[in-house]
Amino acid sequence: MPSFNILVLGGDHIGPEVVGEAVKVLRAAEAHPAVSKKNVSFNLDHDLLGGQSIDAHGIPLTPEVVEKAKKSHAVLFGAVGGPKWGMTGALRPETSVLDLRKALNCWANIRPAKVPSPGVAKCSPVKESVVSGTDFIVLRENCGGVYFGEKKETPDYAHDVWGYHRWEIERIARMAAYLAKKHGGAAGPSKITSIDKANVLAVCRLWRDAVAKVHDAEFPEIPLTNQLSDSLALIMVKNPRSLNGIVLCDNIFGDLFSDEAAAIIGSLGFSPSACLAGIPGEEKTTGMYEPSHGSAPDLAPNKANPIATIQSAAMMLRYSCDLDFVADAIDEAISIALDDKSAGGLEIRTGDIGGSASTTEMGDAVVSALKQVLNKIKD
Ligand SMILES: NC(=O)c1ccc[n+]([C@@H]2O[C@H](COP(=O)([O-])OP(=O)(O)OC[C@H]3O[C@@H](n4cnc5c(N)ncnc54)[C@H](O)[C@@H]3O)[C@@H](O)[C@H]2O)c1
Ligand SMILES: CC(C)[C@H](C(=O)O)[C@@H](O)C(=O)O
Ligand SMILES: [Mg+2]
Repeated sequence: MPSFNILVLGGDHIGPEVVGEAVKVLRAAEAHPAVSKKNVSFNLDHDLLGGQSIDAHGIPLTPEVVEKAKKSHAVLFGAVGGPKWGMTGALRPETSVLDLRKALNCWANIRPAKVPSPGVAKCSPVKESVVSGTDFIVLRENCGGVYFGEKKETPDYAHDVWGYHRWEIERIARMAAYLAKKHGGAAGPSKITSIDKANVLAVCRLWRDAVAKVHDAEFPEIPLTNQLSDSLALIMVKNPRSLNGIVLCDNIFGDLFSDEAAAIIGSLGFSPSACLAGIPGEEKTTGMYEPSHGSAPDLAPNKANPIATIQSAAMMLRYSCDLDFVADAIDEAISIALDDKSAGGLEIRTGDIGGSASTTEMGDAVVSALKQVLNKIKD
């Protein structure tokens, strides 16, 4: 009987709200006969992270949460941070995210950029004709680079060392190759665009060299191009479709370009992510699944878009639970929930994409569409 232990960490502000909707969708899937007849069950354990953990335990991430996470099949996480705790003091909610990624050795962060339903392409700030058909993945190195380099902080001088070992770059390049093959499907592997600032930074010259060597030796059939980070910022807005495939980034570039990609597809509320410790199928360690967005403390309660977190839960089913058919059903349900009524959709949209639906109404719409989708499954 496939039973999955999932640690649910809502976090702060909109975190628990959006995670609550993802849990609602998981529970609806679990209860549906198409899934329950396969005896799938999710054992959910809830705990605190970030500001909530500071308030309860005095630290943003407790050793107990780390231990629970390591023993789980997956962690479903919302977002942390907010003005109550600040982001410059010694105790910062945000360190919990980095420390948990590191503790789980989740070195690959997969952040897809795709409009989740044809009806919402018009919600993008970019012209619909430019954004339609955009389908790339920002693959972000997640446990190294400037985030984790040696740090010095004094009142008048500070630095964060941006360093990489060749092996750290090689393993993320291999993940890019894995994703390029998956993304391209029967048509053959999609291209990889590797991002650096090799014209200025030594760390980026190593990045470019390590990616090229592992490419030439192990997957020369996959098209690979290098793109400087500044011109990538331009291309992503002007012609995002031209990036379709895998956009391979180090940690800081991946942080920046995943937010830019989210804006282009219409909202941070459409940008899910999976943080993995190995190539899916080859290694089974705890994955961490989280929207790319933050805790959005500027939003009133029940106004956030939960789609990115629901999509992250679908990625969890795909990568940590081998439940691709349920993940596919959730993705289709999201598309139906968002799509125009004239196209057969439910046309439920939150404020970030020009609608007025609440977080819970958006989640309810996905649940209702999911039932329709799962009802169609025979066998
Ligand atoms: N993974 C994380 O926990 C994470 C990620 C990013 C930022 N943060 C933290 O979140 C706090 C706020 O940061 P920020 O404002 O720079 O980034 P943010 O991602 O929280 O918000 C940026 C903008 O996008 C909007 N937004 C974000 N998610 C949304 C959603 N699901 N639905 C609708 N609108 C959404 C917000 O209202 C805001 O206008 C900070 O403390 C930051 O450190 C945490
Ligand atoms: C909160 C912060 C530590 C985090 C990051 O920079 O990785 C966030 O911005 C993200 O993109 O997940
Ligand atoms: Mg970010």
